[in-house]
Amino acid sequence: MIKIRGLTKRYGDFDALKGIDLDVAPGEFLVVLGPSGAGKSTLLRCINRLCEPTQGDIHVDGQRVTAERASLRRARRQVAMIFQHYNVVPRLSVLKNVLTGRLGAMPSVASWLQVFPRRDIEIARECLRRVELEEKAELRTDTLSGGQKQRVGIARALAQQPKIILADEPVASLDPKTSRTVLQYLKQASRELGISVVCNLHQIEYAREFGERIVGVSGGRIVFEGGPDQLTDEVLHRIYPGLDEGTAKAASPARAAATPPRHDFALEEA
Ligand SMILES: Nc1ncnc2c1ncn2[C@@H]1O[C@H](COP(=O)(O)OP(=O)(O)OP(=O)(O)O)[C@@H](O)[C@H]1O
Repeated sequence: MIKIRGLTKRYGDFDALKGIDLDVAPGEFLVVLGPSGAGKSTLLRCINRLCEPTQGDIHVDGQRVTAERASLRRARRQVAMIFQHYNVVPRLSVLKNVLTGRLGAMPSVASWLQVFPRRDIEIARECLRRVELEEKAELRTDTLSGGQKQRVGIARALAQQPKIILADEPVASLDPKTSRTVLQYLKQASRELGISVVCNLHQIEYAREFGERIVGVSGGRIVFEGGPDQLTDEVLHRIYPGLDEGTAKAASPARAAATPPRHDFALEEA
């Protein structure tokens, strides 16, 4: 579904991404794990060209994504995004926020006038049902909690009927219980609808719990690729250079449940 080859992103003389090769399968839930500044957001933003790669090729659903208008339009229809700070419009209703996910599929006149065809409203309501917020459809979005706003963010992404969802630290602003609920909604939708998800996370525990495959990024390179059960102490040290022994042990599978975290990027506070 996504094929990335030799992706490099340079800011001035700083290489944020250094030759990334990565494949994402249809329907796969891939977690990208790594410390702050590793290049996770840059990687996601290069996939839908919010950020222009310096070098390398990205294919989405078999088509090369380029800066050319038609290519960008096609890619952006297929790729939806979920943001850390939700990016909802506070004064709009929940339903209207979800309907903005339909704008790319609508004729321009209808989208300028914000006149939504009945079919689009049905799609938006169905997406709200998936995140169990249908009864909040008519409320202003600023009356919702953080977790509910992120569920609106998920519904809006689903309303786009994408093949891929890129989620950039979607639970970084939420408490642990809400984070798990939000990730469960996202994973369930991915599974039921066959949508590939690339989800940037800071928390090792969530990566292990939700990732079907995990990619560890450090210093702009992929330093690990494997299943959640392969996330050993040695691998954690590779992803988080300088990680202290106690935290690595706390995050290792056998001890994760029993040992409290010491870094916010390592484990949630229970
Ligand atoms: N527009 C920019 N101009 C210059 N440097 C940038 C720009 N955007 C990102 N960077 C740098 O590129 C590197 C990677 O940033 P990126 O945001 O991708 O990291 P990240 O892994 O997502 O970090 P975090 O988890 O803190 O969001 C960082 O060193 C960052 O300072």
